[in-house]
Amino acid sequence: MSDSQTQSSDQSGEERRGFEAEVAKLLRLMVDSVYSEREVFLRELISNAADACDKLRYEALTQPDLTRDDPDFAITVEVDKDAATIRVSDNGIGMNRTEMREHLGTIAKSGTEAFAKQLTGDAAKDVSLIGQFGVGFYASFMVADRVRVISRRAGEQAAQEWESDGHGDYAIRNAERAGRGTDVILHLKDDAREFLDTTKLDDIVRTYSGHIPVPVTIREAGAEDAASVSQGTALWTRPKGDIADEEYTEFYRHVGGGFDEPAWTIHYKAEGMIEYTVLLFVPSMRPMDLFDPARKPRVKLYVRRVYITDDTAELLPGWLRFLRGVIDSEDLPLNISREMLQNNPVVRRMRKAITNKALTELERLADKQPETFAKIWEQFGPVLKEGLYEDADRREQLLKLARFRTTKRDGWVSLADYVAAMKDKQSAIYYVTGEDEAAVARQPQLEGFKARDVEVLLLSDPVDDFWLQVATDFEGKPFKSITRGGSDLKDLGDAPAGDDAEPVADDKLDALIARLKAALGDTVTDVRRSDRLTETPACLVADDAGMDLHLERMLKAHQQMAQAMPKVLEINPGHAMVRAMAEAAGKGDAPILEDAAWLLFDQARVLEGETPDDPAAFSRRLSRLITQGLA
Ligand SMILES: Nc1ncnc2c1ncn2[C@@H]1O[C@H](COP(=O)(O)OP(=O)(O)OP(=O)(O)O)[C@@H](O)[C@H]1O
Repeated sequence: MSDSQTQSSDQSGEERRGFEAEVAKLLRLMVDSVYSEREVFLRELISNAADACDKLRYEALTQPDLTRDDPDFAITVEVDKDAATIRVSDNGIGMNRTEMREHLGTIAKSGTEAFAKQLTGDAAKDVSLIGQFGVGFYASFMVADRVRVISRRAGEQAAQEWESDGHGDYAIRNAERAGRGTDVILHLKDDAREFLDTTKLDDIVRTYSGHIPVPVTIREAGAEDAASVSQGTALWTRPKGDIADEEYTEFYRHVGGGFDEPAWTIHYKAEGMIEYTVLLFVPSMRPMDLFDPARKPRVKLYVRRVYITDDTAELLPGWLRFLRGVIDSEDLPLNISREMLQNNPVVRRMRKAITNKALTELERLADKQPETFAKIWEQFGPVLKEGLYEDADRREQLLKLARFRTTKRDGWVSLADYVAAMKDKQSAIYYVTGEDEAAVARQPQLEGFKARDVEVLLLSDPVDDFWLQVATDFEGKPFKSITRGGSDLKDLGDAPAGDDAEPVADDKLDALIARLKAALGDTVTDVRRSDRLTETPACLVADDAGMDLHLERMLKAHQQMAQAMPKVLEINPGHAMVRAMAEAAGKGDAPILEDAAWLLFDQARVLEGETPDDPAAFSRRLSRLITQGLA
């Protein structure tokens, strides 16, 4: 909390507090912004009002007294042209003093926090971020130079008023309110008087908030009649054919907190033993919390139109957590507590059925609209691939859905496509993993595969190393890392030589290998001839039984492994350096050969993105060889 708080002891109970630093930063942007779509302030306020109604509806399930005097939820937007104010009122859960401090002076939601962190201070750039993140309640300050919030928590008698001009601090004082709920009163800036026009407000509400599950009316202060803008019919209860794309988009933004267009919508009603309606969206952009360690799905659970919770880890697996939307059950008891979800057999069956449905819908999409599916895969493939690791029952289905970058084709390639294009004698699905696409594509171990026109999957998501530990094959074709074990490349034909010269003869190569083994000792488990290389003199590979190189690097980086295991050094008999070394080895015990052996090994490490084990020795050897070469 801020240290700028002052508290008065008089009847007003007034306290002043400074905004949290991040909020202050955000507010400066709001106050000065020239954001062209500032009308979104109304969407944010109505969205908050609807959430407040949903929350109270849930609390009233166990405490019916909370809503007995005023059972029908409603949101009203009232315009006062003389005072130049807009008042957004709801009879939802309301806020007490503590909640006001917590929610209206700090940053409540992670998206807004991420937004505040990205602010650069360059107004033009920052303003363009508003649309991407949404800033909730604080959006009010785009159109108002003074904002008041009068609120009374359901079940409590005291009301209080929060007030701020958006500069530095806010005040909270005692107030009166006839019943529970919240009024947000915006004193409009001079340049925002256009929003006093009820027709315009009507338009905005229809565009952005027509399908929240609470009715909204608009009226002028003092006027008798009020225009009802939305009936509060929950969108998901309407037949699919009657819903326009824009309506889905608008609802997605309310329910999912995103500001993009949904990339794909799944809307259906399950009937039979258990009944429920599902309206799920695949976002087109990655939600901010996608890679949070908690990996929580953020779908909203309703029971017969009553909002229950968005803590829905029970309803969807973590690897579908990118989905946003609503699941509305007809069978669950209304008083189901969040804890009870955990062991509920209906919930378990819903989870299974909804997961299956989501997968079959994605399969259908991949088949019928491959481009749309590719965009989804681009964003959420790394999350879906977690399912390959976690969900053995759906592994096969997910493998069919998975798409990969490869050495031979642009765009995304399915395993079925890969297998169809395999070489005659090729028996395995080859892959290589690494930190990022560029690092993967420059692995020297790829050379022999490229030279023989053998396709290799290029994998660069951290999850790849893990699912490959458990997924052994696709349709009987084993997955095989090109940086582990023997390469079997000989079976797939000869590679064109790296240059015109003949490769080193076998006996000479054997002599060199013996020298290298002697020089490198326990640092390597073996030295052998490579089929994998055409341009690089040497590379490292893991033993058949060993851990794949990239996985080992990752585990080491995360302190899961103290020390790297020794590797096999493979050398390229067609490379000039190896030829020269074989010549030197043939001429007897040239001391230079010891230096060259270590440099060959250190080069291979560098190509793996590692540093030489002993940089000082590396530098001495390199200097000696360069000096000799130049002499
Ligand atoms: N009308 C309201 N009634 C009750 N509480 C409210 C109301 N408006 C805002 N709040 C409280 O203030 C908090 C902050 O609101 P804000 O709009 O900044 O973020 P948010 O609503 O949490 O995020 P989002 O807008 O994505 O739902 C809310 O979480 C809620 O607790």
